Order: sequence, then C-alpha cells, then structure tokens
Amino acid sequence: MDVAVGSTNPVKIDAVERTLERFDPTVTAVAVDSGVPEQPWSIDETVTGADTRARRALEATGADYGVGLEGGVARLEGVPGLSLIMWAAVTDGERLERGGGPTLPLPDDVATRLEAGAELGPVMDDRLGTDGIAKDEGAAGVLTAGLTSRAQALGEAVACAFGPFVADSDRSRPSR
Ligand SMILES: O=P(O)(O)OP(=O)(O)OP(=O)(O)OC[C@H]1O[C@@H](n2cnc3c(O)ncnc32)[C@H](O)[C@@H]1O
Ligand SMILES: [Mg+2]
Repeated sequence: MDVAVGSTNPVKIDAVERTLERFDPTVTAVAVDSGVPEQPWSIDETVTGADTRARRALEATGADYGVGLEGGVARLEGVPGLSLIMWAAVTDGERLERGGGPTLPLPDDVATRLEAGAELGPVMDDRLGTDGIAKDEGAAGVLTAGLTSRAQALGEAVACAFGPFVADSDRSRPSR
C-alpha cells in the first residue's frame, strides 16, 4: 500500500507510519502548499488545509492514498481560551474522509502571542528554548508532560480519517 503524505514534517510522517503499521505501508513525504495560512485560525481553515494537502499529495504521486494533516488553533464554543486542534484528511482520488485529533487548551500567554500574529511552533520554541519542537514532541507533548506527543495525537486523526476506507472494505467482503 502506497501512501503519500502532504508534508515533509517528520512528525506527520511518523504519525502515518505508526497508525497504519498493520498495512505495512510505503509512506512518501510530498511538499505541498496547504492553501491556507501557515497558522490556521479556525476549524474551517484547518480542515481545508488537511483536505488540500491530501488531494495534492495524491495528485503528485501515484499512491493509493493521499493523507493531509493540518494543525490549527480555534476558539471553541464551550471551551474557555484558545484551543490547539488538528485534522486529518485521506483520499483515494474518489472519496475523501476526515478525522479530528485531540484538542488541547493553550496557555494564556501562548494565546496572547498567537493573537498578535505569531505561529504556534516558533512561540513554543521561544518559550521552551527549543529549536523545532513542532517536528518533535510538539505542543501536545510539552503541555501534557509527555503523556501524549504530536505524532501520537496526529495519529488519532489519521486513524479516524483512514478507518472508514478499511471498515467499508471489510464489510463488503463476503462472509464465510
Ligand atoms: O511542514 P508542515 O506540514 O506545514 O508542518 P507544521 O509543523 O508547520 O504543521 P502545520 O502547518 O499543520 O501547523 C500549523 C502551525 O501550528 C504549529 N503546530 C501545530 N501543532 C503543533 C504542536 O503540537 N506543537 C508545536 N507547534 C504546532 C506548527 O508549527 C505551525 O506553526
Ligand atoms: Mg506548516
């Protein structure tokens, strides 16, 4: 099974490889334009970024599936403050399925800097004195003391978006 991921961020490749391990996939990283701002600011922008990455990754390769992963921030109804969100999209060229990952409330000081126009990755690096935390454990890892990680969190979104393709083919298999 060939899978093209619309990003060269190793954490996103890791998320796909670890989630789809059962299918022993060949995973290719493809640099694509998400078509949305580098820091998406709503569910809508985040989902659109994931969709576009999935479609463009598939178009750029002859893979069986294109996967798009996008991180964003949003003010969610019923949740105080600013939340970190993440969405995945998977397409086989005919259908496209989506799945959301975990949601984390961001600390107020981080939210204030994002509101001033900054991007989450650099803000987290600046706060922690790290370089490239978004390609490593991520805000998801840091803010949970390692109870999860960006790759694991993104992996849940991949599972939710990829699952329907497998579940449907399982159902269409003749029963013995
Ligand atoms: O190369 P790409 O695929 O663009 O990888 P990225 O890390 O920039 O990922 P996104 O564009 O999907 O994320 C949008 C922004 O949110 C940041 N971000 C999202 N999740 C994060 C996390 O867990 N930790 C740190 N930054 C995160 C990210 O660094 C970007 O500034
Ligand atoms: Mg990005």
